[in-house]
Amino acid sequence: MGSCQLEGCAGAIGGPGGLLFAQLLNTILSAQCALNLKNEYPADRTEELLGMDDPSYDFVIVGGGSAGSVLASRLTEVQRWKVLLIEAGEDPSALSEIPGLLLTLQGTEEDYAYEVEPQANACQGMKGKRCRWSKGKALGGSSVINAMLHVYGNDRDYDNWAKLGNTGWSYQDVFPYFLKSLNCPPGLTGAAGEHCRSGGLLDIRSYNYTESKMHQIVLDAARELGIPILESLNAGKYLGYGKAYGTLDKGRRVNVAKAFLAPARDRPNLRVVKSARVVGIAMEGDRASGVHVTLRNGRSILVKASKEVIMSAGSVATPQILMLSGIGPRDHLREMKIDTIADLPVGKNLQDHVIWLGIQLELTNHTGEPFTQTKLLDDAYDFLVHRKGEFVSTGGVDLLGFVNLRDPQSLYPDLQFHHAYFPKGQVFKVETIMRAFNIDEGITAELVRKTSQADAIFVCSTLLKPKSLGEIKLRSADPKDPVKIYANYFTDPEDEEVMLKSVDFVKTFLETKIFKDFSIKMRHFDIPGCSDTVPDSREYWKCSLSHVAGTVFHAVGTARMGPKGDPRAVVDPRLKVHGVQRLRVIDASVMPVITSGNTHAPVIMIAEKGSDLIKQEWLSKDEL
Ligand SMILES: Cc1cc2nc3c(=O)[nH]c(=O)nc-3n(C[C@H](O)[C@H](O)[C@H](O)COP(=O)(O)OP(=O)(O)OC[C@H]3O[C@@H](n4cnc5c(N)ncnc54)[C@H](O)[C@@H]3O)c2cc1C
Repeated sequence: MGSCQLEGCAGAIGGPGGLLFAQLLNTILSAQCALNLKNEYPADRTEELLGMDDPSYDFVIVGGGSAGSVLASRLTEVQRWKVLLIEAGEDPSALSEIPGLLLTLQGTEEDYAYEVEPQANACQGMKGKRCRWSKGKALGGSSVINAMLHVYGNDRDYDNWAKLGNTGWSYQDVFPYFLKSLNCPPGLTGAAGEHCRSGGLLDIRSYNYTESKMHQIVLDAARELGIPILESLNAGKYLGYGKAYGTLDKGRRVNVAKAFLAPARDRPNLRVVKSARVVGIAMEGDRASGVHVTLRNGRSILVKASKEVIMSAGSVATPQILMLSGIGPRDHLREMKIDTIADLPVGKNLQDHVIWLGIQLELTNHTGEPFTQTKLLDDAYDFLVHRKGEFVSTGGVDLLGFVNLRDPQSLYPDLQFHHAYFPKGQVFKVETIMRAFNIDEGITAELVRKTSQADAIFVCSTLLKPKSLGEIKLRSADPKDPVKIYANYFTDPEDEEVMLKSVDFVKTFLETKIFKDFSIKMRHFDIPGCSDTVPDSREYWKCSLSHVAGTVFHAVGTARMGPKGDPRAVVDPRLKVHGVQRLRVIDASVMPVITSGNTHAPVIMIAEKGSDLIKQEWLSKDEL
């Protein structure tokens, strides 16, 4: 393009025509610049912090992710409370604004890209035979890189939390906190009934998916099979197929920092430091009195918290910081040469949803326009200038199915299906998803080859209630050392069996009229490590599962909530660390049992409720 402006370019156009084309280029460039929202987020206060002799705040929040952003916003509603939010990342990038490019964010500086410890029966088709766990490193945390799906889970999930002794966490108790954040458009509040509302800080919208007829074909097939089609996946019926809503608006991602911190940016009682890493909690006896922080210039400081330290660094970093500070399993801390302050099962109870990319369908009839490079550029233009088209969507992930294959009588799901559509020739998209899941070169090459032959739908089965538990351990007492993540996928054989059932379930779709009309069939692809198995045999599917199943990025539970006396619990139902004063954990780590759906909405709910718990306690103390 630039070369057209060079002297001597034969095609250079002058006069009004030239002006028009120059204007077009300018429009595209300014549309791209407008994606950058840096000035909308709270400013970085590192310098101010460095200038203070003895920095002290009422509350210090560690981690400005999905939970931390909500907390900082809600706690600074109390004008007399001074709050410091410490975030290891920077403001979200312009790239993160584009829903359709979400999978290109993995492995960038906005992703911690943790490598999970090797495991013999899982992640065998990943580079280095290791699953990679993405986690957002930015103001807004994982909400900056996630797929934006907004799913509550079901009433039984929370009623079960309450049954485990977590008073105040039944569905009835938590439901108002799901609603509190939401700003749904009028049509959606209608469809979802009382399960969505307008007026909150977090925009929830339809994904406005335009790429293919995939949604319609799959939904029609489900209908033919007698599977309920749900208007809303958050509305009281939890088995069926439907389209989810997402945290996006006007064609752009709504990350939690944009939703909750941007409106609070000018509050005089909110201070945010970025590119700052908390390396430990300062303890005075059994009381948390502040945090040790390494700032962007490498300088280490102590920041005091007169009321509370709140850990919101997510399900991997929160247990790491707790253990580095002497709060964790005594044996493990001894091994790491760390003195134990509170002997608690930190890092245990790790739960994740495992997703399987092995079940794929092939469409011999094209369902959309054939894919060309020009279409990709048209899509980019449509997005930049009109904020519409394929880049506004996420390739179909909003099409969800919730089923129970173990117990057909149950009202609750044990599997969730995510879908992704790949038009013939759309190599970029296949390569991107393979990179995002860390799939190795051999499998990627095979799927690229397949993509050049026909359209495809990935029907990605996701295990909702894993029985296998993982664990997070320290690698060393050095905060810079990444933790060891033992995902332990499929260590309970029942998890594998449930996943395998999804093959036969997906095959029932092949018998529907709509699938036959589109000549849809199962697509076999060769997995180098499974070459000694017969296609479509149980051995092949088991092998596929051990190669191309991995995280859907929902790790939770590493600082489990439970009542006093529960040997598995790290925090109590008010989210306070057992046996430690003035320290709470408020993030995905506290879930006692993983929810039956994507975990983002539940984390926001936990932070909304957590803020109220803090307000209830400290506002009454303040009044004394
Ligand atoms: C790629 C991806 C896709 C996903 N897709 C979906 C989806 O579509 N729908 C859904 O419901 N869920 C999804 N999830 C899960 C969901 O986003 C998470 O469950 C949720 O965001 C977790 O929130 P959190 O507050 O616990 O942690 P995070 O949002 O991860 O926040 C933790 C924050 O702490 C900061 N931090 C960490 N260590 C330190 C330190 N030492 N000092 C200071 N700050 C620190 C981090 O930089 C980060 O900002 C996805 C997650 C990922 C990664």
